Amino acid sequence: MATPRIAPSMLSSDFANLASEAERMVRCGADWLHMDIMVIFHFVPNLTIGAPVIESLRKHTKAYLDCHLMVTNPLDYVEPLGKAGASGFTFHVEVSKDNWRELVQQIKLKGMRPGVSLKPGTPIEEVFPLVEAEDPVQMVLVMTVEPGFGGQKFMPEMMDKVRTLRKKYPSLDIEVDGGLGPSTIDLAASAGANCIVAGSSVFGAPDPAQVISLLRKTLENC
Ligand SMILES: O=C(CO)[C@H](O)[C@H](O)COP(=O)(O)O
Repeated sequence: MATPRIAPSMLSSDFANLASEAERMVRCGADWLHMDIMVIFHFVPNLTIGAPVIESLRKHTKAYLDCHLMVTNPLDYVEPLGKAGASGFTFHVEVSKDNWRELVQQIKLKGMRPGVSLKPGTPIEEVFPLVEAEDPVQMVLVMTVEPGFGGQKFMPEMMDKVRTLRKKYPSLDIEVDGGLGPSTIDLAASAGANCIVAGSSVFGAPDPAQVISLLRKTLENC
């Protein structure tokens, strides 16, 4: 079974206190910190953070920084993010059809773990070649909302993609992102997801540690 991992999405944190928010999440039991890198009008209608913020945060935490690149030119971010101290680098298949082999190679060369993500409208078959390549991605991130904003409604129909992946690749890291929390974790866990990104359900809870623990227990019991 792939290792269960809970990754609070720092998109829902208080950005003015990012270092202490990261520390708080680690104390609450987070395995990874999910960092959403968005460039407005280049893939998503929102703007968040880039390599300078990752570099600053890295000075305050040893946590695994699980970076999700919502940009149209991920290759341009590999070197800066590698230098900044990113741990995982997940790019979108929709913008990497021509250069995913080079991307994976460069990500590894810079000491990061490569992952590929897909939007809700993208067929799951599009990531198969990247998982089956000689130099493969090590995680697939199935978006369960349209990328761009936290606090959206989970799309249960995306669980077919997760089921297909889990059946084909028993030990693959399969991450889900968008609308995950206590009311949707059962669907994700039973479909076979092992990495859970959760933003508003964790940061909006009176006791984030309790939510993280519940999410983890559900994964472990599946
Ligand atoms: O990638 C994202 C949006 O593009 C966020 O990580 C995601 O939506 C998490 O937020 P929430 O758990 O509140 O849905």
